Formats: sequence, C-alpha cells, structure tokens
Amino acid sequence: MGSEGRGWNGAAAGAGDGARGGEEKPTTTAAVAAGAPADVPTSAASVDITLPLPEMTPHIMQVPLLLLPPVFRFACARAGLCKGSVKGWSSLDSSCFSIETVSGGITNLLLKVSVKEDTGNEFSVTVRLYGPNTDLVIDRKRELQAIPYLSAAGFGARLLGIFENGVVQSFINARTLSPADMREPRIAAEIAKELHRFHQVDIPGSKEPQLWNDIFKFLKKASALKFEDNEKRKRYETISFREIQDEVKELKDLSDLLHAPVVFAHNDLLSGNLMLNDSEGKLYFIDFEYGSYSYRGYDIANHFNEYAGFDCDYNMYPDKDAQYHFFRNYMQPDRPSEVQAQDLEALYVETNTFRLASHIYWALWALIQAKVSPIDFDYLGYFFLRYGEYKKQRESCFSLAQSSLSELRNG
Ligand SMILES: Nc1ncnc2c1ncn2[C@@H]1O[C@H](COP(=O)(O)OP(=O)(O)OP(=O)(O)O)[C@@H](O)[C@H]1O
Repeated sequence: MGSEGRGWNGAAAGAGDGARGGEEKPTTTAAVAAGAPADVPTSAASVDITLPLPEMTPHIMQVPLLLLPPVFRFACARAGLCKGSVKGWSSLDSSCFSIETVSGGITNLLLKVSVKEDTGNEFSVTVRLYGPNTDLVIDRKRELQAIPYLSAAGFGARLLGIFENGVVQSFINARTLSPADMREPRIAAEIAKELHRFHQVDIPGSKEPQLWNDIFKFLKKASALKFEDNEKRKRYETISFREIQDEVKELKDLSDLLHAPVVFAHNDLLSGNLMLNDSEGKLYFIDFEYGSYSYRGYDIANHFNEYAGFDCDYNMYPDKDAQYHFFRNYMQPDRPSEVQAQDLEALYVETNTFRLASHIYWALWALIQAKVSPIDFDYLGYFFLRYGEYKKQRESCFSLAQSSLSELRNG
C-alpha cells in the first residue's frame, strides 16, 4: 500500500523496504532528529486519529508492516516462529491481522494489532496513536530519550518502532490495576519497591528537575487561553492567574528549602499506568509520557493523590500509617522495618509538600486540555476540582513543612 488514501500521510522512511522482506536499516526521520534512539526503526508515516476505527484499520496495519523487520524479529522470538527469517511474515496478507482498541485513554488511542500465522500461532503488538495537540503538554523528545533506558532496566513495554504520530510497542500480558488494588497494602509495598528501582535509573542528559519549569510553562499557556464557548469563557474568567502565580512561587520557595533528592520520576503513577501479571507476580509501570527528572517526594505524592481514583475522592489520600508503610518499602525494599524514624519523617514532610505541587500541575494541565483536547470531558471542572483541593490542603501542608524546617533550624 502506498501513501495515498485518507488517514495516511507520508510513507515509510527506509522501513518500507522491510515491508517487502528486506533487512535494511531504516533511515533517519524527524522522530530520530527529535531524540529517538538510533537503533529503533522509524517511519515518517502518520495515521489520522480522527478516523473511525474501520476506516483507520488498513492504515494502522501498515504501521507494523512498515516497521516490519524488528517488530517481526521480536514477535518471532517471543512466539518461537520462523527461526529468524523475515520472509514468512511479510507474505502474510491483511486477513491475518486483527485489530482492537485497548484504550481510548485521556490522551492517546491504543490499539492491539495481532497477527495469526497459518500454524495458528498468534502474537500481538500495541500501536499507540498520539492524541491531537498532546505535544502541548507532553515533551515527546524527552519521552523517547528515556524509554530505551527504562526499557533496559526492565520497565514498561518494549519500544519496537516509531512513526510520525505514534509508537509500536510490545503487548504486555497483565491486568491493569484498579485504584482499590493500588491501595491494598501488599500491592502498595510492591509499587514502592518498584518505584525505588525506577528512581535509580540513570537517564543521560540534564539532571535538572523539571517540575517548576513545567508548571511555569503550563501557567503561561493556561493564562493566555481564549474560549469561544460562552459558558466556558465565563468559567475561565473567574480564575485569578495572579493568585495562582503567587501560590506557585511561594510553594516553590518553600519546597526548595527541603533540598529534596532529585530522581528520574514517572510523574503519572495512576492505577491505569500500573499492570500486574498475577501468575508471574510481575508488576509493570507503563506510560512514561510525563517522565522527567523531578523530586522523589513529588512522584510519591502524585501517586498518593491518585488514590482518589475515578471518583476523584481525595479523602482516599493515604493516612500517615499507610504512607509510612509505602515509605519503608520504598526506602529499604529488603529491610523495610529497619528504616530510621527521622528518614520516614523527612520523606513524609517532603511528600506532603509536593502533594500541593501535584494538584497545581494537573489543574493547569486540565486548563490547557479544556482548550485543545477533542475529548468530551469537563476539563474546566477538573481544574476547579484540583485547584480547590490545593486550597483545601494548603494550610496544613505549608505548616507541616514550615514547622519541620524550623525544628531543623533550632537543632
Ligand atoms: N503495552 C501494553 N500492553 C498491553 N496493554 C497496555 C499497554 N500499554 C497500555 N495498555 C493498556 O492501555 C491502557 C491505557 O494506556 P496508557 O495509559 O498508556 O494510555 P494513555 O492514552 O496515555 O491513557 P491516559 O492518558 O488515560 O493515561 C492502560 O491502562 C493499560 O490497560
């Protein structure tokens, strides 16, 4: 198939040779120039995410075909097929493929593409299509730079190929956790241990924490929006960006005094980004779109805020005992009971200061989404919910940090 047709813009860059059964290494495309790892095949093709699935299907199937050699080799290795030859798979026709939606997501469209050989063997990959305008809140270059290192450390799905507006990844055989699972002490301990490991991954490049840069960038964008819809405009005009700016500055100054350790943080550890294979006891962190160097306490606080679940019930935020249970397993995965009291207290203060930053971050994110996202969701309402929660928690979180700092000063 060529580059013509609705929903299909552009052609493979080199990887097209793979679709004809060749072994040539794909050439560099914009994705590589934007920071993709050099050994991952790329294609300049893009798929129109706005098409209904039946119309999109033929275009989607082209993506794994264009990126065929590595996807194929990976799939063969997993399924024990074809003994390393690419000829077998390239001769399959489209009737051997099936496609289903895994998730509409808030941000992306995730599809499972499966291929069945004559032998009956089947294997699957995922094709993730980036949602329109998501580059306004997601730094794709940062994400693509981090994935190979996270993948090498055993995190997430394997990156098999990159095309203009999405990626092909391995399919993970595991169930997605629910918010209730995530709060369960045994699973919470596993998440804490895995987060300890995640925070030790070294991603080359700048180690500067990005949290406040990102928040200030969001603030700038969020304060300059124009809504055509009357109702939305009225709600938007009630927001005081001067007030938010003052809050952000004050919170940043306070958190700077804590000298919190900086790590490569996931930054979006909600239940939907945690998968568990119960029989193997393997926990997966997925979706590194928001990953960056940041404060460890921020990553933990952001995860705790997600205990609120789909009902956004922030009363589900863990109490001190549940937080300590998590901290113990995070700080000393092998000997959780041996963590020192002062280390627990320090992480408690750190986490519950950054708890506020997480509310501000997602509140501002939601404002931008309210303008640019095609998804029918009350993002403005979500802004008010998160900013309201910030205000509700502000006093107790500020005084916790301030009294801890004054205790430190007074020895
Ligand atoms: N590689 C994978 N293999 C199997 N299932 C996956 C894989 N990646 C994601 N999923 C499933 O798809 C769901 C959505 O994935 P993901 O969170 O990456 O998408 P998203 O569009 O970023 O969603 P959101 O914006 O809501 O976070 C996950 O909760 C998980 O159930």
